[in-house]
Amino acid sequence: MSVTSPVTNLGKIPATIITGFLGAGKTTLLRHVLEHAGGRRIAVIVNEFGALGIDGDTLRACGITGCDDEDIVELANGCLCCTVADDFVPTMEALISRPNPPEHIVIETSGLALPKPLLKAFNWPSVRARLTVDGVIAVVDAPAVHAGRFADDPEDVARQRAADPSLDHDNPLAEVYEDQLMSADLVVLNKTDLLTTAEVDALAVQIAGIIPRAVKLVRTTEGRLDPAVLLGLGSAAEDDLAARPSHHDAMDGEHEHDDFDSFVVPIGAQASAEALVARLAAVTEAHDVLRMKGFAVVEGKSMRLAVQGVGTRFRQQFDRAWKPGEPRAGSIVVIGRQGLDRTAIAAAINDATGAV
Ligand SMILES: Nc1nc2c(ncn2[C@@H]2O[C@H](COP(=O)(O)OP(=O)(O)OP(=O)(O)O)[C@@H](O)[C@H]2O)c(=O)[nH]1
Repeated sequence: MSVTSPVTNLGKIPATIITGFLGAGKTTLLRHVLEHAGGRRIAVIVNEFGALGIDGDTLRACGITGCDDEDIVELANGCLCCTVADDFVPTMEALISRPNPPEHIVIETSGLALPKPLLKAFNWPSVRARLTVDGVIAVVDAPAVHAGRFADDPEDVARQRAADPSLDHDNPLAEVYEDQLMSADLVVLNKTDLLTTAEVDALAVQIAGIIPRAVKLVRTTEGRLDPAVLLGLGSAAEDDLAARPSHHDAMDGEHEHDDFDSFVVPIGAQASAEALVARLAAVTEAHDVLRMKGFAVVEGKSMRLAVQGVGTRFRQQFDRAWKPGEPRAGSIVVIGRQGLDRTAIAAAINDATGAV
Protein backbone atom coordinates (compact mmCIF):
# COMPACT_ATOMS: atom_id res chain seq x y z
CA MET A 1 0.00 0.00 0.00
CA SER A 2 1.37 3.39 -0.81
CA VAL A 3 1.04 6.64 1.05
CA THR A 4 0.80 9.81 -0.97
CA SER A 5 1.72 13.36 -0.11
CA PRO A 6 -0.29 16.39 -1.19
CA VAL A 7 1.04 18.51 -4.01
CA THR A 8 1.02 21.63 -1.85
CA ASN A 9 4.39 22.72 -0.52
CA LEU A 10 5.90 20.96 -3.48
CA GLY A 11 9.49 19.92 -2.94
CA LYS A 12 9.27 20.17 0.83
CA ILE A 13 9.56 17.07 2.99
CA PRO A 14 6.34 16.48 4.96
CA ALA A 15 6.64 16.04 8.73
CA THR A 16 3.94 14.58 10.92
CA ILE A 17 3.86 15.41 14.62
CA ILE A 18 2.37 12.79 16.93
CA THR A 19 1.35 14.23 20.24
CA GLY A 20 -0.72 12.81 23.10
CA PHE A 21 -0.43 12.39 26.85
CA LEU A 22 1.88 9.89 28.57
CA GLY A 23 0.97 6.35 27.59
CA ALA A 24 -1.82 7.28 25.15
CA GLY A 25 -0.40 4.92 22.52
CA LYS A 26 1.87 7.14 20.38
CA THR A 27 4.71 4.62 20.01
CA THR A 28 2.19 1.84 19.31
CA LEU A 29 0.63 3.92 16.52
CA LEU A 30 4.02 4.86 15.12
CA ARG A 31 5.10 1.26 15.06
CA HIS A 32 1.97 0.39 13.10
CA VAL A 33 2.73 3.16 10.60
CA LEU A 34 6.28 1.85 10.11
CA GLU A 35 5.05 -1.70 9.66
CA HIS A 36 2.63 -0.58 6.95
CA ALA A 37 4.72 2.10 5.27
CA GLY A 38 4.82 0.18 2.01
CA GLY A 39 8.53 0.78 1.44
CA ARG A 40 8.29 4.54 1.90
CA ARG A 41 11.45 5.93 3.53
CA ILE A 42 10.25 7.33 6.85
CA ALA A 43 12.59 8.85 9.42
CA VAL A 44 11.44 8.98 13.00
CA ILE A 45 12.35 11.39 15.76
CA VAL A 46 11.35 10.24 19.23
CA ASN A 47 11.45 12.53 22.20
CA GLU A 48 11.00 11.36 25.76
CA PHE A 49 10.59 13.08 29.07
CA GLY A 50 12.54 10.40 30.93
CA ALA A 51 16.31 10.08 30.77
CA LEU A 52 16.19 6.60 29.19
CA GLY A 53 15.34 6.23 25.51
CA ILE A 54 12.75 3.48 25.92
CA ASP A 55 10.58 4.39 22.92
CA GLY A 56 13.48 4.43 20.45
CA ASP A 57 14.60 1.09 21.78
CA THR A 58 11.08 -0.32 21.54
CA LEU A 59 10.83 0.73 17.89
CA ARG A 60 14.26 -0.69 17.06
CA ALA A 61 13.36 -3.99 18.77
CA CYS A 62 10.39 -4.47 16.45
CA GLY A 63 12.58 -5.58 13.52
CA ILE A 64 10.54 -3.88 10.78
CA THR A 65 12.07 -4.55 7.36
CA GLY A 66 13.42 -1.41 5.73
CA CYS A 67 13.45 0.51 8.99
CA ASP A 68 17.13 1.12 9.72
CA ASP A 69 18.54 2.16 13.07
CA GLU A 70 19.83 5.41 11.56
CA ASP A 71 16.24 6.32 10.64
CA ILE A 72 15.25 6.43 14.32
CA VAL A 73 16.70 9.46 16.06
CA GLU A 74 16.22 9.83 19.78
CA LEU A 75 16.05 13.12 21.59
CA ALA A 76 15.89 11.85 25.15
CA ASN A 77 15.98 13.67 28.45
CA GLY A 78 13.85 16.73 28.02
CA CYS A 79 10.82 17.98 26.22
CA LEU A 80 11.19 19.07 22.62
CA CYS A 81 9.22 22.17 23.43
CA CYS A 82 12.09 23.35 25.67
CA THR A 83 14.97 22.17 23.52
CA VAL A 84 13.80 23.26 20.09
CA ALA A 85 16.85 25.41 19.31
CA ASP A 86 19.50 23.14 20.80
CA ASP A 87 18.25 19.73 19.77
CA PHE A 88 15.36 19.76 17.37
CA VAL A 89 16.45 22.24 14.69
CA PRO A 90 20.00 20.79 14.32
CA THR A 91 18.52 17.28 14.17
CA MET A 92 16.11 18.25 11.41
CA GLU A 93 18.87 20.05 9.52
CA ALA A 94 21.07 16.95 9.71
CA LEU A 95 18.23 14.67 8.54
CA ILE A 96 17.36 16.73 5.48
CA SER A 97 21.01 17.21 4.55
CA ARG A 98 21.59 13.47 4.21
CA PRO A 99 22.58 12.32 0.72
CA ASN A 100 19.42 10.23 0.73
CA PRO A 101 16.95 12.29 2.76
CA PRO A 102 13.75 10.73 4.11
CA GLU A 103 10.51 11.02 2.15
CA HIS A 104 8.52 11.67 5.31
CA ILE A 105 9.51 12.51 8.88
CA VAL A 106 7.40 11.47 11.85
CA ILE A 107 8.07 13.14 15.19
CA GLU A 108 6.77 11.50 18.35
CA THR A 109 6.77 14.12 21.07
CA SER A 110 7.04 13.33 24.75
CA GLY A 111 3.70 12.85 26.49
CA LEU A 112 4.25 16.09 28.39
CA ALA A 113 5.39 18.25 25.48
CA LEU A 114 3.34 21.19 24.31
CA PRO A 115 3.13 21.01 20.52
CA LYS A 116 2.97 24.76 19.86
CA PRO A 117 6.66 25.63 20.43
CA LEU A 118 7.56 22.71 18.18
CA LEU A 119 5.20 23.95 15.48
CA LYS A 120 6.80 27.38 15.71
CA ALA A 121 10.20 25.80 15.02
CA PHE A 122 8.95 24.92 11.54
CA ASN A 123 9.10 28.64 10.81
CA TRP A 124 12.86 28.79 11.44
CA PRO A 125 14.28 29.74 8.01
CA SER A 126 16.54 26.68 7.68
CA VAL A 127 13.65 24.34 8.52
CA ARG A 128 10.89 26.18 6.66
CA ALA A 129 12.83 26.14 3.40
CA ARG A 130 12.84 22.33 3.24
CA LEU A 131 10.05 21.05 5.51
CA THR A 132 6.35 21.48 6.05
CA VAL A 133 4.12 20.14 8.83
CA ASP A 134 1.93 17.59 7.12
CA GLY A 135 -0.26 17.26 10.17
CA VAL A 136 -0.49 17.16 13.95
CA ILE A 137 -2.02 13.94 15.24
CA ALA A 138 -3.23 13.90 18.83
CA VAL A 139 -3.51 10.40 20.28
CA VAL A 140 -5.99 10.23 23.14
CA ASP A 141 -6.08 7.57 25.85
CA ALA A 142 -9.85 7.08 25.77
CA PRO A 143 -10.21 5.21 29.10
CA ALA A 144 -7.99 7.76 30.88
CA VAL A 145 -10.18 10.65 29.70
CA HIS A 146 -13.28 8.67 30.59
CA ALA A 147 -11.88 8.09 34.09
CA GLY A 148 -11.50 11.86 34.50
CA ARG A 149 -7.73 11.90 34.67
CA PHE A 150 -7.58 15.21 32.82
CA ALA A 151 -10.49 16.83 34.60
CA ASP A 152 -10.27 19.55 37.18
CA ASP A 153 -11.71 19.22 40.64
CA PRO A 154 -14.51 21.84 40.31
CA GLU A 155 -14.45 22.78 44.01
CA ASP A 156 -10.71 23.21 43.97
CA VAL A 157 -10.83 25.42 40.88
CA ALA A 158 -13.56 27.59 42.42
CA ARG A 159 -11.50 28.00 45.59
CA GLN A 160 -8.31 28.87 43.71
CA ARG A 161 -10.12 31.22 41.30
CA ALA A 162 -11.36 33.21 44.27
CA ALA A 163 -7.70 34.02 45.00
CA ASP A 164 -6.51 34.25 41.40
CA PRO A 165 -9.21 35.08 38.81
CA SER A 166 -6.84 34.32 35.91
CA LEU A 167 -6.57 30.69 36.99
CA ASP A 168 -7.47 28.34 34.18
CA HIS A 169 -7.05 24.80 35.56
CA ASP A 170 -6.02 23.29 38.86
CA ASN A 171 -4.92 20.08 37.19
CA PRO A 172 -1.68 20.42 35.18
CA LEU A 173 -2.65 17.28 33.27
CA ALA A 174 -5.69 19.13 31.96
CA GLU A 175 -3.55 21.88 30.46
CA VAL A 176 -1.18 19.53 28.66
CA TYR A 177 -4.10 17.44 27.38
CA GLU A 178 -5.99 20.48 26.07
CA ASP A 179 -2.91 22.00 24.44
CA GLN A 180 -2.27 18.78 22.60
CA LEU A 181 -5.88 18.59 21.39
CA MET A 182 -6.02 22.23 20.36
CA SER A 183 -2.99 21.83 18.10
CA ALA A 184 -4.40 18.79 16.30
CA ASP A 185 -5.39 18.24 12.68
CA LEU A 186 -6.55 14.73 13.48
CA VAL A 187 -7.58 13.20 16.80
CA VAL A 188 -7.05 9.47 17.30
CA LEU A 189 -9.25 8.11 20.05
CA ASN A 190 -7.19 5.08 21.08
CA LYS A 191 -7.77 2.13 23.45
CA THR A 192 -11.43 1.91 22.52
CA ASP A 193 -11.25 -1.79 23.47
CA LEU A 194 -11.46 -0.67 27.10
CA LEU A 195 -14.74 1.27 26.76
CA THR A 196 -18.26 0.70 25.48
CA THR A 197 -19.37 2.27 22.19
CA ALA A 198 -21.65 4.66 24.07
CA GLU A 199 -18.76 5.79 26.28
CA VAL A 200 -16.58 6.39 23.21
CA ASP A 201 -19.43 8.33 21.53
CA ALA A 202 -19.68 10.59 24.57
CA LEU A 203 -15.92 11.20 24.55
CA ALA A 204 -16.00 12.15 20.88
CA VAL A 205 -18.59 14.82 21.64
CA GLN A 206 -16.62 16.06 24.67
CA ILE A 207 -13.40 16.33 22.65
CA ALA A 208 -15.08 18.15 19.77
CA GLY A 209 -16.21 20.70 22.36
CA ILE A 210 -12.62 21.43 23.39
CA ILE A 211 -11.17 22.02 19.91
CA PRO A 212 -12.16 25.38 18.43
CA ARG A 213 -11.99 24.12 14.81
CA ALA A 214 -13.66 21.28 12.97
CA VAL A 215 -11.17 18.44 13.34
CA LYS A 216 -11.55 14.87 12.17
CA LEU A 217 -11.68 12.20 14.86
CA VAL A 218 -11.00 8.51 14.31
CA ARG A 219 -11.39 5.67 16.79
CA THR A 220 -9.04 2.76 17.10
CA THR A 221 -7.39 0.09 19.20
CA GLU A 222 -3.61 -0.41 19.34
CA GLY A 223 -3.19 2.49 16.86
CA ARG A 224 -4.25 0.21 14.01
CA LEU A 225 -4.94 2.84 11.37
CA ASP A 226 -4.07 2.83 7.69
CA PRO A 227 -1.08 5.18 7.23
CA ALA A 228 -3.07 6.77 4.39
CA VAL A 229 -5.41 8.14 7.09
CA LEU A 230 -2.51 9.54 9.11
CA LEU A 231 0.04 10.72 6.57
CA GLY A 232 -0.66 13.12 3.72
CA LEU A 233 -2.99 15.48 5.60
CA GLY A 234 -1.26 18.45 3.96
CA SER A 235 -2.18 20.86 6.76
CA ALA A 236 0.89 23.17 6.58
CA ALA A 237 0.26 23.79 10.28
CA GLU A 238 3.25 26.16 10.47
CA ASP A 239 1.15 28.69 8.48
CA ASP A 240 -1.83 28.29 10.75
CA LEU A 241 -0.50 28.82 14.28
CA ALA A 242 -3.11 31.36 15.34
CA ALA A 243 -5.85 28.75 14.90
CA ARG A 244 -4.13 26.52 17.45
CA PRO A 245 -4.41 28.28 20.80
CA SER A 246 -2.19 27.16 23.67
CA HIS A 247 -2.18 27.77 27.40
CA HIS A 248 1.50 28.36 26.82
CA ASP A 249 0.76 31.50 24.75
CA ALA A 250 -0.10 33.36 27.95
CA MET A 251 2.45 31.75 30.20
CA ASP A 252 5.52 33.79 29.41
CA GLY A 253 8.07 31.00 29.19
CA GLU A 254 6.76 28.86 32.05
CA HIS A 255 6.10 25.25 31.24
CA GLU A 256 3.34 23.08 32.59
CA HIS A 257 5.65 20.13 32.70
CA ASP A 258 7.61 21.84 35.45
CA ASP A 259 4.77 20.24 37.39
CA PHE A 260 6.05 16.76 36.54
CA ASP A 261 8.99 14.68 37.64
CA SER A 262 10.80 11.69 36.15
CA PHE A 263 13.57 9.45 37.39
CA VAL A 264 15.15 6.09 36.66
CA VAL A 265 15.22 3.19 39.14
CA PRO A 266 17.83 0.47 38.46
CA ILE A 267 16.47 -3.01 39.22
CA GLY A 268 18.26 -6.31 39.76
CA ALA A 269 17.43 -9.66 38.13
CA GLN A 270 13.82 -10.62 38.81
CA ALA A 271 12.54 -14.01 39.94
CA SER A 272 9.39 -13.65 37.82
CA ALA A 273 7.86 -11.20 35.33
CA GLU A 274 4.44 -11.43 36.98
CA ALA A 275 5.80 -10.66 40.46
CA LEU A 276 7.66 -7.61 39.14
CA VAL A 277 4.60 -6.23 37.38
CA ALA A 278 2.38 -6.83 40.42
CA ARG A 279 4.89 -4.92 42.54
CA LEU A 280 5.11 -2.03 40.04
CA ALA A 281 1.32 -1.79 39.93
CA ALA A 282 1.16 -1.66 43.73
CA VAL A 283 3.82 1.10 43.82
CA THR A 284 1.92 3.03 41.14
CA GLU A 285 -1.26 2.85 43.19
CA ALA A 286 0.40 3.77 46.48
CA HIS A 287 2.36 6.75 45.08
CA ASP A 288 -0.01 7.99 42.37
CA VAL A 289 2.54 7.40 39.60
CA LEU A 290 1.38 8.33 36.08
CA ARG A 291 3.66 6.20 33.95
CA MET A 292 6.32 3.49 34.32
CA LYS A 293 8.28 1.84 31.55
CA GLY A 294 11.52 -0.02 31.24
CA PHE A 295 13.30 -3.31 30.85
CA ALA A 296 14.20 -6.12 33.23
CA VAL A 297 16.36 -9.21 33.46
CA VAL A 298 14.37 -12.28 34.50
CA GLU A 299 16.32 -15.17 35.98
CA GLY A 300 16.64 -18.13 33.62
CA LYS A 301 15.44 -16.15 30.54
CA SER A 302 17.64 -15.23 27.59
CA MET A 303 15.17 -12.56 26.48
CA ARG A 304 14.78 -9.02 27.77
CA LEU A 305 11.49 -8.25 29.53
CA ALA A 306 9.86 -4.99 28.38
CA VAL A 307 7.44 -3.49 30.90
CA GLN A 308 4.87 -0.75 30.23
CA GLY A 309 2.55 0.80 32.81
CA VAL A 310 -0.05 3.52 32.26
CA GLY A 311 -1.61 4.27 35.61
CA THR A 312 -2.12 0.88 37.21
CA ARG A 313 -2.66 -0.89 33.86
CA PHE A 314 0.49 -2.88 33.04
CA ARG A 315 1.67 -4.98 30.12
CA GLN A 316 4.85 -6.98 29.81
CA GLN A 317 6.50 -9.04 27.09
CA PHE A 318 9.87 -10.59 26.34
CA ASP A 319 10.65 -8.35 23.39
CA ARG A 320 14.09 -9.45 22.23
CA ALA A 321 17.17 -11.47 23.18
CA TRP A 322 19.87 -9.66 25.12
CA LYS A 323 22.60 -8.75 22.64
CA PRO A 324 26.10 -10.18 23.02
CA GLY A 325 28.12 -7.78 25.16
CA GLU A 326 25.04 -5.77 26.18
CA PRO A 327 24.96 -5.23 29.95
CA ARG A 328 22.17 -7.38 31.38
CA ALA A 329 20.78 -4.66 33.58
CA GLY A 330 17.22 -3.62 34.24
CA SER A 331 15.80 -0.17 34.89
CA ILE A 332 12.40 1.43 35.17
CA VAL A 333 11.54 5.03 34.31
CA VAL A 334 9.01 6.50 36.73
CA ILE A 335 6.99 9.61 35.76
CA GLY A 336 4.50 11.47 37.92
CA ARG A 337 3.51 14.81 39.39
CA GLN A 338 6.21 16.82 41.17
CA GLY A 339 6.76 15.67 44.73
CA LEU A 340 7.13 11.96 44.09
CA ASP A 341 8.98 10.29 46.96
CA ARG A 342 11.90 8.98 44.91
CA THR A 343 13.57 7.13 47.77
CA ALA A 344 10.42 5.34 48.88
CA ILE A 345 9.44 4.44 45.30
CA ALA A 346 12.91 3.09 44.45
CA ALA A 347 12.94 1.06 47.67
CA ALA A 348 9.46 -0.34 47.04
CA ILE A 349 10.24 -1.26 43.42
CA ASN A 350 13.28 -3.19 44.62
CA ASP A 351 11.59 -4.74 47.64
CA ALA A 352 10.86 -8.34 46.77
CA THR A 353 8.87 -8.70 50.00
CA GLY A 354 6.15 -6.61 48.41
CA ALA A 355 6.08 -3.70 50.90
CA VAL A 356 5.18 -0.38 49.29
N1 LIG B 1 -5.66 -1.90 25.99
C1 LIG B 1 -4.97 -1.18 25.12
N2 LIG B 1 -3.68 -0.89 25.38
C2 LIG B 1 -3.00 -0.15 24.47
C3 LIG B 1 -3.59 0.31 23.27
N3 LIG B 1 -2.67 1.04 22.58
C4 LIG B 1 -1.54 1.00 23.31
N4 LIG B 1 -1.72 0.28 24.45
C5 LIG B 1 -0.76 0.01 25.52
O1 LIG B 1 -0.56 1.22 26.26
C6 LIG B 1 0.76 1.28 26.74
C7 LIG B 1 1.41 2.60 26.31
O2 LIG B 1 1.51 2.61 24.90
P1 LIG B 1 2.64 3.47 24.16
O3 LIG B 1 2.41 3.29 22.70
O4 LIG B 1 3.97 3.16 24.71
O5 LIG B 1 2.21 4.93 24.62
P2 LIG B 1 2.99 6.31 24.38
O6 LIG B 1 1.96 7.33 24.15
O7 LIG B 1 4.02 6.13 23.31
O8 LIG B 1 3.71 6.52 25.79
P3 LIG B 1 4.78 7.68 26.21
O9 LIG B 1 5.77 7.76 25.08
O10 LIG B 1 5.37 7.18 27.48
O11 LIG B 1 4.01 8.91 26.41
C8 LIG B 1 1.48 0.06 26.19
O12 LIG B 1 1.46 -0.95 27.17
C9 LIG B 1 0.63 -0.33 25.00
O13 LIG B 1 0.72 -1.71 24.68
C10 LIG B 1 -4.98 0.00 23.02
O14 LIG B 1 -5.59 0.39 22.03
N5 LIG B 1 -5.60 -0.74 23.99
